[in-house]
Amino acid sequence: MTTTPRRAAFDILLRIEKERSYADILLDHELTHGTLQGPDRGLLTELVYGVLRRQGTLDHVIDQFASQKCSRLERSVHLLLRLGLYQLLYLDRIPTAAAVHATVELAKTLAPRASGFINAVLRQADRERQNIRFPDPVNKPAAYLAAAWSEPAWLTARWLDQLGREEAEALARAMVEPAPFTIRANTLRTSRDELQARLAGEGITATPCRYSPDGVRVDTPTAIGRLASFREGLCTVQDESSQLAAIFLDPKPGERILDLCAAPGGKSTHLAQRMGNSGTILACDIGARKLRLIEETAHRLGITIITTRPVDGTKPLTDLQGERFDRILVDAPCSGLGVIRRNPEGKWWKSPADITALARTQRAILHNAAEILMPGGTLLYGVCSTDREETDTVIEDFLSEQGEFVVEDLRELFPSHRELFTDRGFFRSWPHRHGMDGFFAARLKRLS
Ligand SMILES: C[S@@+](CC[C@H](N)C(=O)[O-])C[C@H]1O[C@@H](n2cnc3c(N)ncnc32)[C@H](O)[C@@H]1O
Repeated sequence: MTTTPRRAAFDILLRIEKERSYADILLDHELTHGTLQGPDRGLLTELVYGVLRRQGTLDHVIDQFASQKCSRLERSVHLLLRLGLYQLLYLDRIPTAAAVHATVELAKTLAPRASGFINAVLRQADRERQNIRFPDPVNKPAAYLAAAWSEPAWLTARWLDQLGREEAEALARAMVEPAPFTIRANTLRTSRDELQARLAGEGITATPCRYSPDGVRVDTPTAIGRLASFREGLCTVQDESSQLAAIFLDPKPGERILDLCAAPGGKSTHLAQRMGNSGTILACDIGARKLRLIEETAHRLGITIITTRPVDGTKPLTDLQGERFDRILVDAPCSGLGVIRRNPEGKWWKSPADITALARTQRAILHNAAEILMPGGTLLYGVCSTDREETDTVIEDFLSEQGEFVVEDLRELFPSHRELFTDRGFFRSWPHRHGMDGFFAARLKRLS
């Protein structure tokens, strides 16, 4: 059946609301199996991600101009208003009249009784766009950031606490922008320079990453899976911050490595690369079905030293007790608050209680991993979150209970990357400071 980009965006946004489905999976399905062609495909992606990113601000504006608050609107009416307003306020290339007309036409099918109301709210928002009011930035900074930069207010309150007013706003601004698209050269098969040249031959402009020696930022929008260089295993997709986990764990050829939360395998395969495909990596994950993804990527990249095993890292690792590891990576399950540019729906689903529950899981996994690390061995704990409760606090609690572990100060080990490290020697990247996803890693050494 044929569709339009706005109708397809509405259907996807509705499923995200109703079923908590992921935007990237739904979009991928629509773009692969649907009928949209040419620029309509780009518009669909823009509408879905744009509305999810700006949802907080859009709702703030709706509350100001509609006779009913968002919380009282029917879901379909609410989504149509978000879609229409997003085009009005953020898509310069769509004329106002077209944005209003297309939304009202869609409403005639999806919410016929409300089409007049939607028309009125959109027209008023357009007339009053210069007069949109926001909470006072000085007296109500968390509410201001939440409304102006579309984040949940509990999250902006945490950012303010951690970063102060000015930086919290810089972070909030960065978090509503699209994330860069970064890939990793498979150094078992090519070098970063050769990969860049190869990409250029495929019409793709790319720039070397600043901090990861294996990273390349792709500047030309592209479906990477269709490129011959990707299919030939010359590269894989991975944000620069994630690439730095393997760099900072720094495994050596011949070593025995455990990656305890490994799926879909971005870091396991990078570790294998850094080891020259020599040694062994045991890649575990609680999601047994996801282990296949690690195996598929390893196969595409020509990696042979990874074996996979389903493991729940929160349970005592009795199966692994006999096997001591030289290095362990704990890339723990987390809130993902560092990657909300990529998965903007996630920020609307999380709560402070979720973070506390995740921190409990993170602690349990870390303690279990510590038991099976060789004396003198190295452990890297990482999360794609910058929130203190999942990062410093987990590590400080761990250190207070595990006397035989010490922090290895990353500032001393990687002085050229100094600006990425905290004054405890941990790695913490920020989108607004470093252009990368928000990520945290602490490197620990077992003394005895
Ligand atoms: C941040 S992701 C790991 C990403 C992976 N390291 C990579 O670079 O591709 C966290 C992983 O932890 C896994 N996980 C969640 N709870 C777990 C548990 N109790 N034990 C082991 N793995 C778990 C999830 O299935 C998820 O794949």
